[in-house]
Amino acid sequence: MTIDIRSMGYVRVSSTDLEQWRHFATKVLGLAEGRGPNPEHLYFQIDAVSARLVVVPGDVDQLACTGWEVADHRALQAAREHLQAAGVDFQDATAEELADRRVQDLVRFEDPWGNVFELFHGITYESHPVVTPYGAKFVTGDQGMGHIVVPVLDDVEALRFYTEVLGFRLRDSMSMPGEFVGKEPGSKVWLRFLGVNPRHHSLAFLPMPNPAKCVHIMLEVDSLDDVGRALERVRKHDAPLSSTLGRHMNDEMVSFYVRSPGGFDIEFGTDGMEVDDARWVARESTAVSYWGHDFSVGR
Ligand SMILES: Cc1ccc(O)c(O)c1CC[C@@H]1C(=O)CC[C@]2(C)C(=O)CC[C@@H]12
Ligand SMILES: [Fe+2]
Repeated sequence: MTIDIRSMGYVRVSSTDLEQWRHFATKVLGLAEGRGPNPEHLYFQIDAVSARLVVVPGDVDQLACTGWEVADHRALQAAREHLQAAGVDFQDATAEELADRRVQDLVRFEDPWGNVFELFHGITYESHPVVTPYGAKFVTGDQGMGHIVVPVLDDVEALRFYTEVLGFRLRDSMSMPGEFVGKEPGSKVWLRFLGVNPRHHSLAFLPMPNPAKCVHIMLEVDSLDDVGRALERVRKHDAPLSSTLGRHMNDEMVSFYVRSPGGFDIEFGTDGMEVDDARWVARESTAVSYWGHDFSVGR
């Protein structure tokens, strides 16, 4: 028995400059700006869900938390019992917190490295179809909002925590030289890719500290042309490109990476693989990508 997370539902970001985020989210990424209860917050839509990305004013530019969807109130109650049994402290939300996320109920907790997770049910959908600024259609539904890569400090404990406590399933692993994350030369560390639905990975972790509390968030569109158009907007607005276009080996996603005002990257991709848990077996990838993904452009 573990927690039955169905998808990544939302992301909240703390920002010292909301106008910069508004510009980046609408003009570069092409997200639709929506409305919400707090006039000081920015709410962005990529589909009928009322608020997938919420940016809130703060003293720092970093990820605030991610929201993970469970089926209903009974699944959330089961999650509370499971967290308690696993010795993970959690809090319930205030009415104001629920209203800002447009969810019926949630619990909040931290992983062992201070990454903030919220488990929720009952997010609201808008009755009108979303119209994004450049007409891109984002791939969501059963696959959720996209994926996130979070920083951890211990790849062994992270695999245990996310699979045994949170119920993520291992889909792929990739080793990296320890030097890359400041460990002894000759050692290796593991990047793990975990899923909860047909999206190849919804959560991955990199064993390296990160002041933005996030390595990247991936958003997927349904056509390569929309990735190409987004890349042109990155150039037009001089947004910092972190990696060139490429196709990943593990999920076969064609994507590029751009630095967001949050200090972490947004991976903007298309053509990601869907997997079936009944048939999928975890793999080990021997390369980041089949082609492209030159991260040296961002260093
Ligand atoms: C390897 C990989 C497979 C699928 C993905 O969606 C994906 O984002 C990645 C890349 C993960 C990772 C990263 O995000 C930060 C910079 C990293 C550590 C590299 O320099 C190589 C792999 C990269
Ligand atoms: Fe990614």
